[in-house]
Amino acid sequence: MGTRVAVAGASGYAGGELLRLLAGHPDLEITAVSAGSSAGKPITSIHPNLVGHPAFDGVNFAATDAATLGEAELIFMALPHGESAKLADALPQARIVDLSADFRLGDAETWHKFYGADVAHAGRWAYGLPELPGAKENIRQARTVAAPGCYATTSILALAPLLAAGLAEPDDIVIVAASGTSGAGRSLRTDLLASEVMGSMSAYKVGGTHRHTPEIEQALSEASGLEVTLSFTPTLAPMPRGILATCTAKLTKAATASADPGQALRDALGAAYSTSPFVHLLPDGQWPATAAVYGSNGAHVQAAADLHAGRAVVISTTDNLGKGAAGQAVQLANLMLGLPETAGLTTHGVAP
Ligand SMILES: NC(=O)C1=CN([C@@H]2O[C@H](COP(=O)(O)OP(=O)(O)OC[C@H]3O[C@@H](n4cnc5c(N)ncnc54)[C@H](OP(=O)(O)O)[C@@H]3O)[C@@H](O)[C@H]2O)C=CC1
Ligand SMILES: CC(=O)N[C@@H](CCC(=O)OP(=O)(O)O)C(=O)O
Repeated sequence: MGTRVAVAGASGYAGGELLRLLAGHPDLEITAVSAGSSAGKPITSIHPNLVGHPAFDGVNFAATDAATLGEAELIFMALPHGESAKLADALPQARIVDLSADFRLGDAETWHKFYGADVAHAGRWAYGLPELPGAKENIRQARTVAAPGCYATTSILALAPLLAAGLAEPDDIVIVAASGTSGAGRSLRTDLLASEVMGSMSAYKVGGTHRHTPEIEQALSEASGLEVTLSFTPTLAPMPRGILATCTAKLTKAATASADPGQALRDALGAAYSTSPFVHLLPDGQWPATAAVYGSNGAHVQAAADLHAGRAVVISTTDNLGKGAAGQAVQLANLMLGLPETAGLTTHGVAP
């Protein structure tokens, strides 16, 4: 018998990926699987990839309420923004890993600017990016943890080591990131129809309006002790999964003065992730590609110095449903429960 866990929002993309990972986890036992409008439907009718497991075969999604979920020792919430905060109020004792944005931002004014003036600010939980300095200890001790957004995870992993090492200017950072369509959730939207998305890349939330902008700024500022401001632009790519973030930042004087600025950037990334089981600096000259982390909890990073423009260029990639969502949530649960950090997870993507 493993530790009893529940998944709320299990009929969605992130929740479905959580079920897939939990089905193969050696130390966790799935005891409740809940949905919203899909409650009462067979789990495998929405996730046919999960056929062949006793927790799913012939089992229907339960309704999402505290009574159903409260039996679990740890609850994963893969619910839309706003719904997590409501449910968490009804589960004051439970260990929770929340995949929504409800508990990520500390500043109420910033919250209202990006999530709406009339959307209550629920407050802040431990921020669940274990690779940030000091984060693992906070996560291990926390009852409730907020898993970061997918773009946020991918971008923060690329930039935090450069800022901490004094190689990048904190007020001159530009991020342009492409995401696969599952990042938008399993919703019926006309802009996500196959015929709208296939064969086309498009930008959205342009002009600093995407809600991950303040999340990335908050995490990078706290990790570096500097006041970070940046420009973030998301784009949608015609693929089901994956994020590729292109992050550039003005090189500091210290960086340009070093004998080999490109190597200095690589050294900072290499040192930051030398013991990480999931975040990998690629060999020199090799550049991240979404396919290499597909289906995994891995993140790949690589950097170069563009001395002509005086900028650091860091590329990073994750699977938005892996290290960007469900994989990271399992990694967080492992830490909170005192299990090996890597239990039930792989860093190796499905290829080709
Ligand atoms: N997709 C991604 O790459 C990432 C997602 N996240 C976050 O994870 C969370 C889930 O995202 P995702 O899986 O993409 O979203 P989906 O839209 O695919 O799934 C949402 C889930 O929430 C359920 N749900 C919706 N409304 C309610 C409600 N009122 N009460 C109870 N359950 C409800 C849905 O049930 P039903 O369909 O049965 O109504 C479904 O199970 C979101 O907060 C998202 O921001 C974070 C990182 C990455
Ligand atoms: C492609 C796409 O639409 N992606 C989502 C990001 C999903 C995610 O990680 O973010 P949250 O948990 O903060 O919602 C978006 O841009 O809203």
